[in-house]
Amino acid sequence: MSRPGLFITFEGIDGAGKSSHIEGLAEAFRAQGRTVTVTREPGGTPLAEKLRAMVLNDPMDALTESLLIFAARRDHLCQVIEPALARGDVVLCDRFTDATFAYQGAGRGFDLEVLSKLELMVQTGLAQEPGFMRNPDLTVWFDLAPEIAAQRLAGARVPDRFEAQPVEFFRRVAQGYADRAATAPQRFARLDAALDRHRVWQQLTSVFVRRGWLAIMVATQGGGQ
Ligand SMILES: Nc1ncnc2c1ncn2[C@@H]1O[C@H](COP(=O)(O)OP(=O)(O)O)[C@@H](O)[C@H]1O
Ligand SMILES: Cc1cn([C@H]2C[C@H](O)[C@@H](COP(=O)(O)OP(=O)(O)O)O2)c(=O)[nH]c1=O
Repeated sequence: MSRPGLFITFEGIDGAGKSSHIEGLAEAFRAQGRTVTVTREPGGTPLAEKLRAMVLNDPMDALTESLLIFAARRDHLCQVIEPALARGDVVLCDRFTDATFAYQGAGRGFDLEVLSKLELMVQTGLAQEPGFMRNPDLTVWFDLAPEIAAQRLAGARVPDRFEAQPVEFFRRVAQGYADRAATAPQRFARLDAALDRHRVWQQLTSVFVRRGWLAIMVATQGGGQ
């Protein structure tokens, strides 16, 4: 019996804890017989990974940055996301367009109307039905105060161009996510990412159980701090 694909994205400010849970969720889906594609943005294809390296390392103006991110997204949609969804995979994608609205839009102050136009252009013309716009079926939003995220990241890894931004930048990004969630409340599931890893995992799995996408509460993940 073939099942429809599921497109799930993970969002939040840097250090909110997304990466700590995506692979665990992939395992939970695999344990229930689903084929899972785990991917990320910017990136997910050889071309998009080259664009990612530029975006994360080279200073550039906000329009250039947005164009590169959306170019990477188009390649990723065409090469990876759409084929995986057509096969019936569960696609778990670490960040997608909400990040562009939060980082380039709210964080850098770039024009949201231009971003909306790029979003429409890049996310249509992919599937069979004319006018269909690809959007996530669900976006898990790891909501965390920027001060806590900064503490978690301090010393944890070498910061990229965004992670090196001051806490004030992340306050704007966090507000950008909140604004975006308010425009599509049925698509967003907000997690309280300030809780310990085990409780975040419990919140995460219960979102999927409630939707009938995972059959049972899956055993604990992560554990320590
Ligand atoms: N619930 C949590 N409580 C405390 N620390 C956490 C928690 N989740 C993740 N961390 C730690 O915080 C840092 C950032 O987590 P990570 O999953 O890489 O975040 P993101 O992918 O959202 O940037 C890592 O050092 C990780 O071990
Ligand atoms: C997808 C996307 C990411 N970004 C930024 C957010 C992150 O700082 C960075 C990379 O995201 P991420 O892969 O989450 O970084 P890491 O794995 O190191 O936590 O790119 C944007 O600015 N706009 C976007 O549209």
